Amino acid sequence: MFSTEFLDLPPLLGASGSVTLPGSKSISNRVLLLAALCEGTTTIHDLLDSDDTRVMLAALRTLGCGVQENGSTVEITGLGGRLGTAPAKLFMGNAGTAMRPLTAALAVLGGDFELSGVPRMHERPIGDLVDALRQLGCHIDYLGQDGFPPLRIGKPNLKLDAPIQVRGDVSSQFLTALLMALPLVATKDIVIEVVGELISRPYIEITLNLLARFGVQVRRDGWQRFTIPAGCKLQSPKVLHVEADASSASYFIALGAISMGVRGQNGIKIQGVGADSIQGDIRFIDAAKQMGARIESGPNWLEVRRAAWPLKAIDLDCNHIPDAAMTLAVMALYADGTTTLRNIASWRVKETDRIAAMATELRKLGATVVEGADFIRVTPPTSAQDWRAASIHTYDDHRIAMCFSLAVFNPAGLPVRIEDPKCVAKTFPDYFETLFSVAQASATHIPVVCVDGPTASGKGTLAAVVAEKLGYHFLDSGSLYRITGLAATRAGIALEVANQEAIVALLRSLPIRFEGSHILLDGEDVSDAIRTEEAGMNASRVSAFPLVRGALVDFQRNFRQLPGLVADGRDMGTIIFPNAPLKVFLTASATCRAERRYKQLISKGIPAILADLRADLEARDARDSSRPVAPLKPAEDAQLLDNSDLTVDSSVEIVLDWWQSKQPFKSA
Ligand SMILES: O=C(O)C1=C[C@@H](OP(=O)(O)O)[C@@H](O)[C@H](O)C1
Ligand SMILES: C=C(OP(=O)(O)O)C(=O)O
Repeated sequence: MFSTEFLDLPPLLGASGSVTLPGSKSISNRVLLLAALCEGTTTIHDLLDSDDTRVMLAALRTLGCGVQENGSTVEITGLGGRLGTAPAKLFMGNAGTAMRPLTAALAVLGGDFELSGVPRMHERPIGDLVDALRQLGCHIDYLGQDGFPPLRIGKPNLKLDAPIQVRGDVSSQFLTALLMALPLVATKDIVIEVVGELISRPYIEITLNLLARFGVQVRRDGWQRFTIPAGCKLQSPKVLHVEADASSASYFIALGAISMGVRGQNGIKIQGVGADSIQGDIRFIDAAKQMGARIESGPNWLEVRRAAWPLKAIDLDCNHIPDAAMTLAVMALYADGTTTLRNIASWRVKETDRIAAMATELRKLGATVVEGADFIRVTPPTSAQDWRAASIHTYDDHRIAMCFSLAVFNPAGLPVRIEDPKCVAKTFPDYFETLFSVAQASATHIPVVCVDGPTASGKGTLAAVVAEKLGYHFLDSGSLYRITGLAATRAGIALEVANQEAIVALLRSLPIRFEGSHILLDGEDVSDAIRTEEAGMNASRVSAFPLVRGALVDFQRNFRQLPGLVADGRDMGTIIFPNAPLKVFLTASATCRAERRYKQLISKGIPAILADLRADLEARDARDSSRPVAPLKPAEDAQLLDNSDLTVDSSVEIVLDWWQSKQPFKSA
């Protein structure tokens, strides 16, 4: 997951390949709750692991359920419809699928519970559900504003005779919550009547489908009247598989519809969900086809290709696919006219006011957008020149972050900045990694920040922090020379220019892997072994051999991967990435560098003499800057940074400011 302040996505050329998507949020949280409410143990395979399921699991643990996690398989040992007597405070984050159904289940079972969430959850309505539960004799108080969480739940005095009425036009989750909770107390038939037009109906179908898997057959009369049969009982199906999330699939379906194939492959294959999914959001494929995608499907898979281009503008009632429809609004940027998405009033009460948010962000990209109480109308930028590079505000809404990533195919070749990318953790923590696994950009568009400089200038530290802040890959090129020196020495090859061919042959066979800050040589962690003073001197020697440098060029260039790279070394800006958009040449006085090195060694318990260190540094500087091949010198277009009197944080800030000044994003 990218936990950076923002993530800059370079313009993409195309995408192809196969993705396996995480489990459905709607299925995961329903199945978790149903398993928790019934007797016995339920093994759930391919459960979604995200913020929304984590809050549900934490609540179930607090309530006394057995929870055994084993990768994506989770075993729930249910409460058998009985709750402990201890008061409990449950935090539901921003998960509607946890907040609403748990409220209903706890309210009918009774106890002393407080349910709260993030500030936005306290703005998301729950009054219609509370009203329905109060008709049943449940005891629920609002702890903040009437109609909204947080809530306190007490002991009910259940009255099951009269039908209960629930409004269906704000969220279908209220009806879902009642349908899942009422089997716990159905000593007689319980009738639920829906007042007003029921929205998001396919989600009710998921609920009914899963209730049936747990042994409860709800009778229904259209979308108006639902009967929980007397004497029904939730029974564990023992084992369940969660399909991949159809709403998450929408981003990859759109990706297939928008992007050209690359690497001789065509299309995006999506594993884990097929056209026969029980999730209503799978109907997104019909909308995508209408816009021009070619889609094939089989058991648990979809394959999507671009067919019509530009995409075709559509006018669609999206009430049945409220979540996936946001993806259509971004696809509309590539359409041949104006797209209208209707009947989406519920967007206004979700993670954010999604109609307003989509309108604001689409306009930043150059689109013309009209919004109404329950619709959005998107007209794409007229021509490539009308597209704008935008910093997309994401409003802590995972879907805004995910769908706007698709703007990277803009014909103007502009990058897109996604603010607060970690908001995808609500349902798809590895969304961007998954996108990058199938996306391709031209190498020149993948940004590289080069940090070159003499030994002990602090370039490794600076580069690693900058990489972390930008969410970019990190290449410590010096370590490659260190590894080469170490491996050659271990193989008994003297580090002399006459042996450079042997050293290159050895280098080609070296199994080197970077794992975070660890460097593995043939599986052995050599991170410490290559950091000794001796290893540093050996690195300096082999780095002067032209054949060795040549062999390492391609190896280093291959680190230029999406979304970007920060590379530290001595010739990153001059030789390896001459077209890098930002090159920093980092220096510090010899005295200052010798002191830093001295402190470093002493703190590790390694004895050192300051004067000797300084002499070694100066000797190494002289050798590095006078070698005939790739001597150490700033690239012509490098920014010079002397950090003798700067902290690491202030150096990082300076480099990030330089980086920022090169970006085209306008955030307002
Ligand atoms: O029941 C569900 O799993 C959901 C129902 C929908 O909400 P509304 O019924 O509020 O539209 C949907 O937007 C949400 O992401 C999940
Ligand atoms: C509306 C959404 O979430 P929730 O389940 O919290 O309602 C969503 O995932 O788009």
